[in-house]
Amino acid sequence: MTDLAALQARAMAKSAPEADEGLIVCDNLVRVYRTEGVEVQALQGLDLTVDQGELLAVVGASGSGKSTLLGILSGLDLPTAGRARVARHDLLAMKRRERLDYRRRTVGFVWQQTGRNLLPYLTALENVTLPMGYARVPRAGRAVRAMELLDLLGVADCRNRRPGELSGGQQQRVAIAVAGANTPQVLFADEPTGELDTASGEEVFAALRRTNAELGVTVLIVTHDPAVSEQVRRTVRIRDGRTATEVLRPGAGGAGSEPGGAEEYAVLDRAGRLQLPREYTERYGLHRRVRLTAEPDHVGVWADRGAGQEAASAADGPAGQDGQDGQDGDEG
Ligand SMILES: Nc1ncnc2c1ncn2[C@@H]1O[C@H](COP(=O)(O)OP(=O)(O)OP(=O)(O)O)[C@@H](O)[C@H]1O
Repeated sequence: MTDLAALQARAMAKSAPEADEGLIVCDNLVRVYRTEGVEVQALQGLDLTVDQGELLAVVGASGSGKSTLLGILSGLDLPTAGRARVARHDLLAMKRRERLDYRRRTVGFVWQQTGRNLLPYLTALENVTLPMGYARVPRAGRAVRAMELLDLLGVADCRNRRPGELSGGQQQRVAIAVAGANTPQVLFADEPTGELDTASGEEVFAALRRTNAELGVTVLIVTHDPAVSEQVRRTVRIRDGRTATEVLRPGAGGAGSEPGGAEEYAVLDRAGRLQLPREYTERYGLHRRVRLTAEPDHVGVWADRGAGQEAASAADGPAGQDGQDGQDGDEG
């Protein structure tokens, strides 16, 4: 094999999907908006992997890129660069027809504004059966499936009412039924409890949980609501258009379960890059480069000696002693 062929083969092997790749994979995702000559980098190399069957929350300050990510994953928007795959669909390469099909069958969405989810002149039942028509579900089975969904989500009694005759929480639960009508693989929810009081928010979150647990739908919720983000097993925090940290709560998950033992993790991308939280880099004076030490069971991350001494004298803290400002990574 020539050198060039060997390089190409290596590049192909690198870009080929791995066997154990998740249901959602974002690799170095970039989205730049250009308006009137001004560029905004909404996503700046975001990495995210979500496994089939997960229920996770995505959090982050306003403007961090959450809605941009959701727009891309739901097939409404196109990234500028990077890689995004959902259920084997390459979101950058999809043609118009595949994109339409993807949006009708593979994914479902629930938006914050209740009015955006439901058609006001249709009843709850009609709203749920409507998308089944787009996906050519046989007419005979539509109403039965819709009733099953409304029943599962606790709004069967609302079937003959129009959205204007429902509370905000009931509207959102009907919206989840609409999103689940064509048995999608993933359901995206953007601030689904944002406009609701605490009790209604809890009911809507319980409905999303049920959709995940009983229908096996992978659920990704963008939220500012701690009642949601602190009750799921995995919360991904986005900062400045990148995945910053993840919090895992092994104890959380089932209805009524106690979330316990929350642990914060840094995200390691597919190229092995690690982004340290800003509070660590500031606390230990980590700038420009760090020294790594391979320990038997972890990797040590140390400030560069020269830079460390400057930081140590500036910080005058215990971590700066002997220029050995350090922090231990938790990679094994
Ligand atoms: N259509 C657009 N044109 C130009 N800039 C945009 C557009 N949409 C979003 N942005 C910018 O991209 C950045 C990320 O916005 P995005 O809406 O994704 O953030 P967010 O985390 O969802 O915020 P919020 O929590 O307030 O909804 C922001 O700086 C925003 O101003």
